[in-house]
Amino acid sequence: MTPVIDVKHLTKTYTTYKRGSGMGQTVKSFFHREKVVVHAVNDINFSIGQGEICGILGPNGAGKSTAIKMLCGALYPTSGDIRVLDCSPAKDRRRYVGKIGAVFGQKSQLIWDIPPMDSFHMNKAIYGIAARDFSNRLEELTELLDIRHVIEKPTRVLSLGERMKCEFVMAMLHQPEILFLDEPTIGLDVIAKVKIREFVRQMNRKKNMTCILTTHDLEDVEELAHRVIVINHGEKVFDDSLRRLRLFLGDKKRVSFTFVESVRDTVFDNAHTTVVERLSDFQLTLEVDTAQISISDFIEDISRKHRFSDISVKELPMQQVIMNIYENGEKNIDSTSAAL
Ligand SMILES: Nc1ncnc2c1ncn2[C@@H]1O[C@H](COP(=O)(O)OP(=O)(O)OP(=O)(O)O)[C@@H](O)[C@H]1O
Repeated sequence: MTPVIDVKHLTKTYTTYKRGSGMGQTVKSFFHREKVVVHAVNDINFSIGQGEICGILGPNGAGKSTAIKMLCGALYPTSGDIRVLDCSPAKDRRRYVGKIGAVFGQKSQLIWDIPPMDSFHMNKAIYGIAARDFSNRLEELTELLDIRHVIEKPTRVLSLGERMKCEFVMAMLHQPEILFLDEPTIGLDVIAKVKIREFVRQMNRKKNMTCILTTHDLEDVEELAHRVIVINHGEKVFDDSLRRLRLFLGDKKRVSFTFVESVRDTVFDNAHTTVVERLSDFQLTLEVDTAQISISDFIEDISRKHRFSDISVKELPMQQVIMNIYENGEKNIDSTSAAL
């Protein structure tokens, strides 16, 4: 796959100065200021192919927003090189902005006091979108996101979900080849999240649009991303498929049972099974190491000993996988992902 994004030794260091509080400290800071250096992104390398959806994950302060801002061209790197669609984002801004779209959950591109429709017209003029293309795309996007009825109302009266959907239209009208999403579903209810994820999936499928997504919502990643890059303390600590990210903790599944009789005194823990949750004397969830026992053998074994009325089998929650990665530190992960 030809890379559309190629990042080499990307580094961003912020330098700020400490200022104490109070009059004395303020006056003192005129003469002497203590320098604070933050290595927000530290020597990161990756490339992303056309049509890929890549999730960037990491704990608070890991450097995700800094990385995405550099990829969008909003921030200059301290060192390293970024090539996106044959452009240097920060240097070739004019050429570059027509090729990309961006939705930042915490920052609006819409103008607060006018309806989104007027902001859309503003983008039509900025990007020089032909009238027919504009109306066709607007029709398609508003239909997909189900927001025809809201685009004429002033932005300030829209709900968060409605506004975010309008942000997507704003970012997509000029048909970008790459879409950058920074926390696009933050604060949204489940229905709006589902709609937005479906929209991104469709744009990716229909238009082969590449998408880079930072999020704290692991469901966004599970639902959308083909690939995951995990950043911690500014460094890349994992870069592979979601499946491999799961394998990091071993090939495990969670099986929840509702038993017909009480299993309060039954011991389920053994070499391949651990009890992870007991909701009642009848309901519990077991974690099964499927590298040691197949899921069908496991269920057969349980059903021979206990009668149950309900069962569900799920993948290991992503939250747990990610927490494990953050806690283990980079060296551990590097060796594990190499071994997978
Ligand atoms: N303009 C700035 N000046 C100084 N330090 C900054 C600036 N912007 C970010 N930082 C610092 O850089 C580090 C990385 O911040 P960044 O916002 O990229 O993290 P993040 O992974 O997006 O975090 P979050 O998930 O909390 O949004 C943090 O320690 C942050 O305090």
